[in-house]
Amino acid sequence: MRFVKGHGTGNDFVILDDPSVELTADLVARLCDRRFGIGGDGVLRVLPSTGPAASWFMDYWNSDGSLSEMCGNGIRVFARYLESTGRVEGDSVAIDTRDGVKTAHFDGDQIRIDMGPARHLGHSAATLGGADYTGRAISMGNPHLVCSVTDVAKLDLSAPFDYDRALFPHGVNLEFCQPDVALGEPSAYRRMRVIERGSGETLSCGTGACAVGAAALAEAGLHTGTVKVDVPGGRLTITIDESTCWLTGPAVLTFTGEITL
Ligand SMILES: N[C@@H](CCC[C@H](N)C(=O)O)C(=O)O
Repeated sequence: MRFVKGHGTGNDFVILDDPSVELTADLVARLCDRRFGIGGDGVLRVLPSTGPAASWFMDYWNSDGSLSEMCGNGIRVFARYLESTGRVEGDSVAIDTRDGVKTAHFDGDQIRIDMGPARHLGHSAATLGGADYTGRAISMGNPHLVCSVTDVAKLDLSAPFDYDRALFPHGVNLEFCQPDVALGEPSAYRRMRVIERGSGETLSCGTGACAVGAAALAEAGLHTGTVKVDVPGGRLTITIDESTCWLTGPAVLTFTGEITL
């Protein structure tokens, strides 16, 4: 099976471009295994869209073989792959996802995605390694809980964690963030680390950064604005306007290969 590898701020994906490959949870987990497979936080399979508003469907899988509605870093990498294979005309492309059609806009090494609005679902709580955290539940099509802490670097994200299973019956992506006051305006910069549903700790999560941006603005009593979110793998920029949430960041294709199954 031929594949391409790519990443967005260190959140890495195996890209498959053969619709005849029968993907199963087991195969995805094998491909994503960093020792016995190719390695990745997830798989992006390129499929034709069945709807009228986009030509391509991003079939996203987490590294454990589970599906998600949306992946913000993945869709930029997917857009970069479509561009690299000559499937983009002009400077934007519409991409179908399980959360509906999103548009990617190309701007040099950055790709800007219209992610749709962040939906605030109220407050909730989580535990990590026996400590309690409270946060804001936010949907970006997929579920997030954003908890503010004083120092993200001190957290052990490999510790056991739990969350409100009634509010998040299908699991949750758990973001921890702190205002980066050293950089200036407290509502404008956040440092973030994440435990992703279905992938564990990753170097970045695009939908998670959108949720962090929305939470930072809400905490400051703002409805619109821009928040820079620094993740272990780089920087994402979140802009929330009256109608939508924009996610901007890099997307890089790193290598191609062939794997024998
Ligand atoms: N890394 C992604 C999010 C991938 C899906 C997530 N793990 C979930 O299950 O919802 C991103 O960049 O948004």
